[in-house]
Amino acid sequence: MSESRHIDPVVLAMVMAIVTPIVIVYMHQKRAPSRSRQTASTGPLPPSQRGFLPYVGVALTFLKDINAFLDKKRTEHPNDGPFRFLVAGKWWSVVYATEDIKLVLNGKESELSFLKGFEELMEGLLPKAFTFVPRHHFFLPLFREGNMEWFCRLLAAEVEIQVPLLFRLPAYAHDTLKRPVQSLSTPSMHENASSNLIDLFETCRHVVMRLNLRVLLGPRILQDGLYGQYYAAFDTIDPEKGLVDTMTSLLLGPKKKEEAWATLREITRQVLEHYEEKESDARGGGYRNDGTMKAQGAQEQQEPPECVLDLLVRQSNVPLDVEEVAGDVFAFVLAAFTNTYAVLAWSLWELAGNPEVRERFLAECGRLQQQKEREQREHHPRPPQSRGRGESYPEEKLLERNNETVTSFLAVVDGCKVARAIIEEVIRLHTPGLFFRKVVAPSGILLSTGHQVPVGDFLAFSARYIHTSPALHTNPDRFDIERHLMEREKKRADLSALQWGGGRHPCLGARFAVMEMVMIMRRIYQDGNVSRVTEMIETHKGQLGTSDKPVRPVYVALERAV
Ligand code: HEM
Repeated sequence: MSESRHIDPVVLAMVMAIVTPIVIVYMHQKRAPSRSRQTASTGPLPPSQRGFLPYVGVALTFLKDINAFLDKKRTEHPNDGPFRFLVAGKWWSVVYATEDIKLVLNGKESELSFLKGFEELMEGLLPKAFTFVPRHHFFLPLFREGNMEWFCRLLAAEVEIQVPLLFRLPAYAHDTLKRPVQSLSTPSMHENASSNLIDLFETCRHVVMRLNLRVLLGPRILQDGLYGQYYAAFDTIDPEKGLVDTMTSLLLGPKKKEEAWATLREITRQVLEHYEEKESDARGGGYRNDGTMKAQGAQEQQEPPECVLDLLVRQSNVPLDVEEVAGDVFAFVLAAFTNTYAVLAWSLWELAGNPEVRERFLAECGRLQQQKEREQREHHPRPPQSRGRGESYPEEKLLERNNETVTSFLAVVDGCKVARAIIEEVIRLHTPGLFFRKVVAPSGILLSTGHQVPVGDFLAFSARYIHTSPALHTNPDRFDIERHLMEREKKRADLSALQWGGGRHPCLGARFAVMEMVMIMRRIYQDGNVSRVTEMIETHKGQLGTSDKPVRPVYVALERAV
């Protein structure tokens, strides 16, 4: 009897060891500000869920599949009312009413650029996950109107080199794409073969990465093996692998992450030094003792800048900080790459499966090509140089030739209405999941439902819900480019088109992204055709800010025109 009442001290210690930290964490977990700390206008909080685990809250189900979590929760609240939940010490409020979504997008009460968002998210779960601060204050201002034609020419020249290579690569050989461009110029495929099998998404991933790095850091990045190193390092810390994966790998391998950052920094340093030396020579002297550059020398700068970094160095009067530039490059690649390659791949997939859409796209390409040639003939009576298939196009020569013409490359790309509609429809169907901001107004935000979201909460809405809502789109599951060609439908559904975000933080690279994708699509169809080999795609839905990706490789055949 007495033995049964005895509590084993080891068991007691174990129980205490488990329970004590839980109680401590629970007592210290962040709570919503008390009513007394809110202003007079406060309404009730949205219905809240703290989850079973203190501090962790509902993190496990939320991060596992954000879309499934939202779908389930939405149905639990009447009339699509707002709800609130705890994820790793941070409170999130999700809204569905149109007025409230507009408040998130336009209102000054909530704020957050998406890069800062990553830092904030990680801070809750893994402090200092980004030891290397992503920024976007250097490069993105360069994306203003005056530079777009130049961007367009840079891209056009590189697309001329990259895309024809796709038709000559051996099947499945993605490692090949990591090689320097010179070695790729030698066809590795049998000349008589008429089609090349590729893993669509993986190939688009490489092509877009190559193009973006070329535009940012110049041709050297592709020529001396730096590309392979950059790509591998970026891959190690790419958050698009999914938040859970990223956090696990960061937790398990902080050393790996440090090494990856060091590689990115070192590559950026090499390229930056190259352009600083070039600029210093052009100005006839380099920096003064106070660090500022000497005035421009006798040697005038004739050549257009080779890349964004070159342009940046030319415009800067002080030496640039490697750490900051490397962070900016990372931020740019992250923003410019993860969605663009998926949207490009989905667009090619849709073109391959929709003959009617493909016909309209090809007709548009033909029309614009004729228009361009007509303008060229009028302004340059001599015949355009021949472009034999299989000929390799040295980039500099192409840029030279492009500069001769008066036709605006940008005007041609902007004229691609069908191609743009394909892209916008693809983004609608495979949209980035959740948009979020952080409430900064001290009094919080009063929602249309009368609920009050307190300062410090993440305020979010589901772009997927809007893009697939039957109230806003006729047959929302159907791929139909018509809805983007008809102004009427857009006007009817004021909030239906969030492909590029909206309000105070729209996508800054939308025009660049469209330009890049349209050029690649047109160039592929200039040399041949794409046909589906994989029949159906099993999709992994995009989570925070990323588009849908396939679960398994998706194969298509690139058929060369005969
Ligand atoms: C198909 C490709 C792309 C898609 C679908 C896309 C989509 C978006 C969306 C929806 C937002 C708003 C997110 C929000 O409100 O929370 C956004 C923001 C942003 N995008 Fe894109 N984007 C793409 C390509 C690019 C490219 C190529 C660049 C850079 C050249 C870029 C740079 C940015 C930046 C810097 C922001 C944040 C703006 C801010 O914080 O104020 N994006 N993008």
